[in-house]
Amino acid sequence: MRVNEIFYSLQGEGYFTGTPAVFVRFSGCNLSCSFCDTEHTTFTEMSEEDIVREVCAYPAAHVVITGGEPTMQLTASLVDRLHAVGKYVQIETNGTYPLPEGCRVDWITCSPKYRPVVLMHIDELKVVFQTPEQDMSQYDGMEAQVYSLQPCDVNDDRRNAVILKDAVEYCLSHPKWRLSLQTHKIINVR
Ligand SMILES: C[S@@+](CC[C@H](N)C(=O)[O-])C[C@H]1O[C@@H](n2cnc3c(N)ncnc32)[C@H](O)[C@@H]1O
Ligand SMILES: Nc1nc2[nH]cc(C(=O)O)c2c(=O)[nH]1
Ligand code: SF4
Ligand SMILES: [Mg+2]
Repeated sequence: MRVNEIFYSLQGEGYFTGTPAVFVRFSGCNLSCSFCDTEHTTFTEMSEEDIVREVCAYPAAHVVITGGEPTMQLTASLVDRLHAVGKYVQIETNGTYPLPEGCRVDWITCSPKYRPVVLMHIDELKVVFQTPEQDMSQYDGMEAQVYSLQPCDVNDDRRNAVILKDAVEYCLSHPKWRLSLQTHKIINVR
């Protein structure tokens, strides 16, 4: 498997914000979002056993599989191996690929982009909020337990402040949505 990085931090985003977690970032993506905040092209080849061994070097039970787009490489057997050592597996995905047959991820966070979502079931819908003009009605038919609105980080403090204010206003007037801050950037951890 092509692994960009494995690191230990706090889940910075969404429903599990603040939870200590081991991040497995797979390399490569089928999309190239203009705002993407992640370098995911470099990689080390690792076996499933290598990945589980490195994950187990950290004390947390929570594992976040991300990327890049992790569904391009994820296997049911990697998830089974993580479960076998007692881990809880969350995935961060753009939703454009199905999960592999028989893959029993514990929590699916889907952050749709400019391509249709093909997943039949998700736990959390995490929308990147850029402007009040964006079409939010496209998510009306998507069922989830949690609806998270995440202000887009555009690396311009004044613009970020406007996006944040607009996102807060959107949540207040559409209370199905809750604000998801990228808290790792605020507290300066990975
Ligand atoms: C780097 S992506 C990797 C997983 C997957 N490819 C996806 O897009 O969901 C991880 C999360 O970061 C979010 N994200 C990426 N760039 C962002 C930015 N500039 N501001 C806010 N969220 C961002 C994505 O929407 C996604 O929820
Ligand atoms: N701390 C921290 N939390 C995160 N939650 C999702 C992330 C991601 O890049 O998928 C991420 C990340 O890169 N760092
Ligand atoms: S889908 Fe995710 S990883 Fe891929 S470019 Fe977009 S934000 Fe980045
Ligand atoms: Mg990130």
